[in-house]
Order: sequence, then C-alpha cells, then structure tokens
Amino acid sequence: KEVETQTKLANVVVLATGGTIAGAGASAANSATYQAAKVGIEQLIAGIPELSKLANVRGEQVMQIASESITNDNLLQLGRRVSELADSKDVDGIVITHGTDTLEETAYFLNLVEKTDKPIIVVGSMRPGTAMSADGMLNLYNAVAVASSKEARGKGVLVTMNDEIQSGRDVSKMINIKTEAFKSAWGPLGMVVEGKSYWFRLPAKRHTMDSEFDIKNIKSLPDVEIAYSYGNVSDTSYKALAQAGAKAIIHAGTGNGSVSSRVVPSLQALRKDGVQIIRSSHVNAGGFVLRNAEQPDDKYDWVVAHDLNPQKARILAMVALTKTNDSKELQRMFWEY
Ligand SMILES: NC(=O)CC[C@H](N)C(=O)O
Repeated sequence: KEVETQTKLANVVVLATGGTIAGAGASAANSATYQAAKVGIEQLIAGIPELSKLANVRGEQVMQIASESITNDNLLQLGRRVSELADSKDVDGIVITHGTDTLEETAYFLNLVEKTDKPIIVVGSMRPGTAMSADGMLNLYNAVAVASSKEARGKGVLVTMNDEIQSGRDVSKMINIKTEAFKSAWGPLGMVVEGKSYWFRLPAKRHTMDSEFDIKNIKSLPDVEIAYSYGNVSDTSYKALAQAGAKAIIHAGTGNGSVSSRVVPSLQALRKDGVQIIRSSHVNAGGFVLRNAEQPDDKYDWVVAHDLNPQKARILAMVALTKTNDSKELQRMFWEY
C-alpha cells in the first residue's frame, strides 16, 4: 500500500534562481536586513520534509541571484530549462524559486513562451528563512502542492504567495514590507490550504499552449526600455533610450497612460524613426490604458499596453518583437495576452 501511494506521487522539479526565499540574515529579528540568494536548493528542500508527502521533489540550482539583477540572457536560460523539463515524460510539474522584485516579469515571460499544459509555479518569499515568521517554507510547500495537482494543468504560469494562487500574467508586487505583497487588480485565481488547491476563476488571456510564442524559437530578446513619467517630465530619457538602441520604449505613464505635452512631439519623432512607442500606466493598484482615449494612438501609430504595468509591457513587447515589428500586430498582441 505504501509503495502504491509512493508511485502515484507526481514528479516535481524545483528550479532555484535565488531571491529572499534563499536568503539569510544575521538574526531572527532581521526580516528586512539580510542577504538574498545565499541558501542552496538542496538545503531549502531538506528543510521541508513534508514535501515528500506531496510529490517526488528534486531541485536544480539554475542560478543564485537577487532578481533585480536578472538579465534577458538569464530569462532565456531559465525559459529553455523549463521547456526541456516540461517536454520530459518524467516531469509532472515545475516550480521556480525566485526573488520577488522581478518575479512578476519572469512569471509573465514563462506564461507567454512555454508550450506546455503542465503546471509551472513561480514562488518567492518576503522574509528570509532565518527570520521569525518566515514565509518561504509555506510558500514553497504550496507551490509544490499546486505543481503536483492535476487541476493546475492548462491554467498558465501561476504564483503561490501568501496562500493565494495568482495568475502569473496579472500578479504584481504591490508592497515590499508585508508578506501580503503580491496582488492582482483582478483577484487571485484560487487558494492553497493545507496542501490542497481551491479554484475560483480562470485566466481569460492567451497563454502557454494557446500562445503563438515559443521559447524554442527565440534566440535573443530585443532591447526594450521603460521611461517613467511624472510632473515636469522632459523628453531626455526617451531620447537617450532610443539613442542607445531601444527598439521599443514603454511609456510608464501617469493615469491612463497620459503623455506630457512637452514629450508628445519627441515620441512622434521617435516613432517616425522606427521606435515603437507603447503607452502603459504606472498607477499603483492597476493601470488601464485605452486606445485613442488619452492620445490619438491611431494617428501617431502608437500602441497601448492596456492593463499591463510597464515592466510586464516590456516583457510582452520583447517577446512580440521577436515575431513582428508591425504596430498593428503588436497592438493585437497587447489585447490578446
Ligand atoms: N523578497 C525578495 O525576494 C527580494 C530580494 C531581492 N531583492 C530579489 O528580488 O531577489
């Protein structure tokens, strides 16, 4: 009987990349002062013996970094390893441990480019394992629980933080000092309680199996940069980014992606020079940019990022530009993904 239940367990691979979930501080009182990316994946897995009841878990250290330092090459490396594992008959689910600063970017990237319906869960923590009330252990336990469940298949890349199951597309780090850090403007998809998932809604946007993008066909990612907007903003950063070779500039706009009258002529000129201009919003709880509402996008041949925040808009723009440089096609992709 024991052997029978053992063989029925799902095979889950944990790909470790660093972050606070692998962090260590000097004392248990250090919840905010510590070094990220210190503890290896074997030690993290060994610290949660309960994992062996959920799945056959093995770990792989893909990199060991704080996620603010992740590069496009790191993204591609991780994406390719996820894809190889997803293609393997011996793997039922994949968990990625990640720093929380850019976790939402990596989760969205994988959501766009991984051609699999196997569960892919990205997880981090807000406190290092050495701190009181560390959250990494339960977050990782929940990630493995979701990764090993059949119900998680085909739902796109997911994020398990603070007992919630979030869509990797929607979720964003909203506050950096609470364990309740990750939110989606449209709400979580479900909850994990004591290793069991409870689902309430499904992602409506194209992802994974239904995506036209495939990591196997992406050799490199183009340079897409973000320019932040605010009162008294000048066009200096936009021009400098274009000068440095950006193929697209994400306008991290105020409100509904509004553009200062001081900047509009420069963005028109940059577009004429071939740079794609993508209007997004840096409104904290979730921007919502509509085409031709704030600026005449049709006339200027600009693209709107709709509800994608600037950092997620950068991810989609990079992936989309590997396929097309047609602004109408880019806009279609921004509506569909
Ligand atoms: N909570 C965290 O994971 C932040 C640690 C670090 N800055 C990172 O993103 O990797």
